Parts: sequence; C-alpha cells; structure tokens
Amino acid sequence: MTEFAETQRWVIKIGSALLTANGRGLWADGLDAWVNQMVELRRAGHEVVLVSSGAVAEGMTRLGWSRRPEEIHRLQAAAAVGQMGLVQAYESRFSMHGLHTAQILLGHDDISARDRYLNARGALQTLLELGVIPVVNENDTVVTDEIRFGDNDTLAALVANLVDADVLVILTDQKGLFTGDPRNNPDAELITEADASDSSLDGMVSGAGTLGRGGMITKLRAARLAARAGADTIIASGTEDQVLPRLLRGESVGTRLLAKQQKLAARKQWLAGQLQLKGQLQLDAGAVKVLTASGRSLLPVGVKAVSGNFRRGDLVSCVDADGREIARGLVNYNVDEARLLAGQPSAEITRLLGYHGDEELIHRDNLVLS
Ligand SMILES: Nc1ncnc2c1ncn2[C@@H]1O[C@H](COP(=O)(O)OP(=O)(O)O)[C@@H](O)[C@H]1O
Ligand SMILES: N[C@@H](CCC(=O)OP(=O)(O)O)C(=O)O
Repeated sequence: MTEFAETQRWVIKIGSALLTANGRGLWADGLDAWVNQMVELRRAGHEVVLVSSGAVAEGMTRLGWSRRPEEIHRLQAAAAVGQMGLVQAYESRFSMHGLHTAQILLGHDDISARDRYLNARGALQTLLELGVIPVVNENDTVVTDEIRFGDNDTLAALVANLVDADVLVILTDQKGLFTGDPRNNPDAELITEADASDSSLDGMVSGAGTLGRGGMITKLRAARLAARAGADTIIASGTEDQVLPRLLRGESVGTRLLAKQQKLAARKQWLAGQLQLKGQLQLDAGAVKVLTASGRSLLPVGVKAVSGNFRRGDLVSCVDADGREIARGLVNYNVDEARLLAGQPSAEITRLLGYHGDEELIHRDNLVLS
C-alpha cells in the first residue's frame, strides 16, 4: 500500500456532478477550495495533473440550456463553449498562487496510437518538470460516439497510466464507493478500503446521476485500469473539507482501492503483455553499462546494429553483444531512422534526419530493464 506522503505524482479528477454543483454553473467555492488544496500538494513537493470534467455542463449554463442535448453537434458545441469557462476558472485561480496551467485535450487516438502516446507523454512530462499544472479533458468537439471515452473516469485512469502516476484521486459528489447507490439506498455503507480487483464490488455499483456520465461503474473500472499500472485510487467527496491534504497526511477519507502490483512490475507487465516486440537494438558495452547501472536513457551512439521493422512508439528489445536481452522500451524513431542514427552522437541527429528529433533513441521513462 502506498504511503501518500511518499508519493510523487497525483492525477486528480473532478467530475461534472461535483464541479457544477448539480447543474448550477461552475461552483466557485468548490473550485477555490480544490485549487488551494492542489497548491498545497505542489508546495509539499508533489506533482499534480488535473483531469476536469464540466465542459458540457458549463457550456449548457452559458448557452442557457436547461436540458443536456441529445444531438452530437449540440453536445460538442456546448463542450467548446464550456471548456473556455473551465480553463478560465483554473487559470485565474492557479495564477493567484503564481502557478501556470496548461490545457490538454485528448482523444482516444492520442493514447492508443503509439507515436501519439509518446508525444502526449513527453508533453505532460515536460509540463510537470516546468512546474505547470496540466488541466486535461476529453477533446469533445472532435470525438465521435464510437471512439469517445464519454466519462472522464476512464480518461483519468489512462492519463494516470500515461504519466506513471502513483495515485489517482477521483473527486465526486458522494463520500466514496458505497455498498449500493446511496441516492436510492439509504442503508448503503461506505467501503473504506478494498482491493481494486475485488470482484465482489461489481454488484454494488451502478450508473450516473443526471449530470455525470459514468457513475460508480466507470470509477471502479478506472481504479482497475490504474491498478494495472500500479497506482492506487481514492474515490472521495470533493465537498469533504481539506480532502487532498488529509489524504496526504494519511487520514482515511473516502474509498481507497488498492493496486496489487508495484509500479515498476506493473509497467513491465504492461510492456510485455500489451505490445509485441517489433525489433532489436544491439548495444555496445558502454550503453549496456549505463542502462543497467545508472538507469539512463539509450542514446543512438551506444547502438551497434538495428534489426526488425518498427515505427516510432513500438516496443523493441535491447540486447548485448551476445544477444542477451537487457532491456525493452518504446523507441523514438522508426527502423530506417534508427539505422541512420546508430553509433552517432545525438548532436548529429538534426543533420542526419533533417529535422530536430528526440535526443534519445529510447527515453529512460519508456525503458524497462529485463
Ligand atoms: N455503489 C455506489 N456508491 C456511490 N455512488 C454510487 C454507487 N453506485 C452508483 N453511484 C452513483 O454514482 C454517482 C457519481 O457518479 P457521476 O454522477 O458520474 O459523478 P461524476 O460526475 O463525479 O463522475 C453518485 O452520485 C451515485 O448516485
Ligand atoms: N468531457 C466531458 C466530461 C464527461 C463527464 O461528465 O464525465 P464525468 O464527470 O466523469 O461523469 C465534459 O467536460 O463535459
């Protein structure tokens, strides 16, 4: 079980039902409180990625619509209008604390296509290094029904996996996960802790209220997705006083859904299980040493031979001179580019390829030792 004070990276999801105080426009007091709490987390040395819903709900308020439209283009229009409100709400509040925010709108392809996955991951990573708070939402205006996440619980879990988060916090309008939907089951009891994979939870959860999309079903699913990458999930009420700092202090708030596996083991399994090996890089002795002993990125200069047929973002194996696998990772270049770059110093990349590419062949964040 993760001790929160020791965790580095948090993904915090704020749901529509909570954010719009059940349809009455963006809830200013709530926003003030969450932003203050996230600032406190940052000051305590933790990184925060915010996944915020509420674009459609805020758009409806701004356009004076009282009912959620059915028609896709009207939904998309509402999301486009409302997203402005969301961004303004966060940027103005965080800037009072001297922090910048960045808007990240993601679609399915951005996370499932290997090359885009690396780009989204790299951009988020850089924003966090710059001390910026990324504010993520689904790119509602361009998604179609078939490919939309729909609920932001799933999106938040995928973002948690994308940035290797330690903790996923899902703030909603209930105190956590109950043994039944508390809206129509007054005897339902709060579950304070469970294994995310516990199948007995399935019978307890149901769908959303009027404004949210997923209800508890998608929150439980999100916790399981996050657990696959080794992150624990907390489902808690955003109206609970000081919910984030209290979690940080180790207080029991809401429902804690635990990941069975550690992050590294989980990431290894993900690389091994989800992706097929598409090629091989043979490393020189120096590269083998820095990868294994110092956990560094793989630079082109340390590669002696390239084989296989891979594209940017594919999984390749790194072997030593005897063909023994020492690591696996997601490669930043396709096979032809990798051949051109093999053995060359990174300063030559722009000249060799004609564009300014990544310095590393495989970034250490995307590399797992075998
Ligand atoms: N077992 C359960 N425990 C708690 N809430 C539940 C449960 N099953 C269904 N729900 C419903 O899920 C709702 C929260 O999900 P949702 O409306 O999608 O909110 P959000 O916009 O925050 O994602 C609660 O208001 C509640 O009615
Ligand atoms: N992208 C949508 C979020 C959809 C939604 O309501 O999600 P959720 O808060 O998880 O129920 C929006 O900003 O309106």
